[in-house]
Amino acid sequence: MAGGRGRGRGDGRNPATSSSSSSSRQRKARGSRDFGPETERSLEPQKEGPSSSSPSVSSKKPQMVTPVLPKSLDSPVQPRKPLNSPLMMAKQVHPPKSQYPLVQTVASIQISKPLNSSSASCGSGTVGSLDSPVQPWKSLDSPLMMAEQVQPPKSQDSLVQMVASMQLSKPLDSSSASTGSGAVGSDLGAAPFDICMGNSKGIFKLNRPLHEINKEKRLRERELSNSAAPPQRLRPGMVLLKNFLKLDDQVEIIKLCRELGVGTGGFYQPGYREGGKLSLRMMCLGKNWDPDSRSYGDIRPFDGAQPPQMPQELTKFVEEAIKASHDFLKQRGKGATEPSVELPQMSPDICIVNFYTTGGKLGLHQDKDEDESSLEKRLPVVSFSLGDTAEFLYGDDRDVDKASKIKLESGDVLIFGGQSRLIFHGVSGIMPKSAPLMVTDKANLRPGRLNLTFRQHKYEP
Ligand SMILES: O=C(O)CCC(=O)C(=O)O
Ligand SMILES: [Fe+2]
Repeated sequence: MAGGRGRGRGDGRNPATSSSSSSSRQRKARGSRDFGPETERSLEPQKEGPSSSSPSVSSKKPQMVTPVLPKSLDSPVQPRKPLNSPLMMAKQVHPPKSQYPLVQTVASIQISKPLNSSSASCGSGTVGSLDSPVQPWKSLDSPLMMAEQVQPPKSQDSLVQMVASMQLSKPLDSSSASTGSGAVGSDLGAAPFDICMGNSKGIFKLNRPLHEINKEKRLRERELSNSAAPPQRLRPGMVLLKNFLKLDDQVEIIKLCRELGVGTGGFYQPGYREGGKLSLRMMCLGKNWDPDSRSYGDIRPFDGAQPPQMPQELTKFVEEAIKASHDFLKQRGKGATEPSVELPQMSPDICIVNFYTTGGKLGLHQDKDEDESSLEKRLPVVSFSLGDTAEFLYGDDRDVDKASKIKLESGDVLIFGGQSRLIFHGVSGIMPKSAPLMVTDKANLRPGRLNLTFRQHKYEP
């Protein structure tokens, strides 16, 4: 794994603010798809919250306990759904002996609270699970920008308190009645997160008022007229293909991700053993990428699920995008670098699918956990944006102020390889209600943004 090769960033991390254990620190120093000092700082204890005085869980690992639960916690087990995998079912009840003592302990308590409210509005970025206040998104400067703070327990006693507060607190995710996630940390036992609202086939759609339909028509016209936007070479090895994915293709991709996302190995909200959580939902295809160890593997450590295979339909879109960027780079003429040198050809075998609700974001980081053979060849990352528009940052350092900003809209494909393969990049915010109506309407995508980043894990000549 790239992450283990000493490609440490050796920067930005302020040990004074860290609450991680030394082993965790070593892992992070090697970090690769490393979400930056924001993550680290975010693990500082918060003032608010039920166990704000508690030190890091990683400095004193809690043991497995079977606490006596308060009455309110004593409700029946709600297994993760769908329960099509006996393995998953078993893992729910007896989670694997993993590196997550906190997860194991929490899982052993069998959380069974309803995970979400019935509101249809999307408001991720909440810490919900531990009743700490919503962290408003401000900017990438915010120490809490990246991971949402969940206070680690001090001891077994405070762990019980923590679980109790999870039970009693506000819903984990206010975005939907059917939403939940099998997360590392606090929402084990939940139904998988559904990126689409209600019935994704649109069978139960309500009749909409005329003014809404007209607005949609206008927007649709604008969407179609926008589709002529030319590709851009943002820097060597970095190409933005504006509106590359046709609206129908976007709908197809969303539906495909939705299907995969509600099944085994589907969307979950990643977290760290220290308690921080990424403010997005994630699903991996082909291989699992584990945010905690920052490495790829065949199964997800927290529930033993195997990630879905990479669908051929998606591979096809990626190959078309690379071809389009080569065609575009060819126009630069004779003296220019050969397009396939500037942006090496790749055949994706892994993909990280992120769903950002409107409060979602992702700190500046580099993608460098892929196999050395792939990184050495600088095989590109190909990123699809669908749904709401993102403000995307990129630059040479993990420095928000120096980063360039672009908007990634639904249908855009961003490719960074060659000289740009290891750029720092991140998402500073999602623009609410910016998705093409046709896409949200046909796919029933919930408010937010779906992003797929394709990579080739291993280069085999
Ligand atoms: O959402 C995006 O545009 C970027 C995602 C990303 O950087 C990643 O998954 O590594
Ligand atoms: Fe990335």
